Amino acid sequence: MSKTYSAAEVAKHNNAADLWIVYKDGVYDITKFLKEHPGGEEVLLELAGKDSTKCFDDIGHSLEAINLRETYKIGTVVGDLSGTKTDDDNWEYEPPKYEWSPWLPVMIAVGVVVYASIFYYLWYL
Ligand code: HEM
Repeated sequence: MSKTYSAAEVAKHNNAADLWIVYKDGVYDITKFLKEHPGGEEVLLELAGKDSTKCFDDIGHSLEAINLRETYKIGTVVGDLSGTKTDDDNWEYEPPKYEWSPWLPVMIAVGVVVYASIFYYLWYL
């Protein structure tokens, strides 16, 4: 028989070193998977110790991802789940932001100088 946990017990495992999530009534210990998650660590850390059902389904995870998830199942959650629920209406997937490197102007300047030097040597020598 699979092990059962209360929502309060699940909620204690809420950090990168010890990370459980709930999906439907299943409890998943994904501590080891955190760094490997193709969707990044941040989304999982935000849901640590909480219900991830809506987020997981909204992404449209592949069958492979669903099967992988099941390999991390450690039991089921029983009793009052309200402590694990996330505020679904406020949840939104934000793609990672890409910022310009502060070195970009320097790299452009170096590129221009190199290009100008090559042009100068080919033309005048
Ligand atoms: C045990 C739990 C989970 C497993 C095993 C898992 C696994 C995976 C895998 C294998 C992928 C690659 C794409 C695919 O095959 O569908 C993926 C992508 C992703 N996952 Fe998860 N995931 C889990 C939970 C979650 C949760 C709770 C969220 C909540 C937001 C999430 C958000 C994402 C995102 C944003 C991507 C990237 C999608 C993209 O770039 O198109 N994952 N996940």
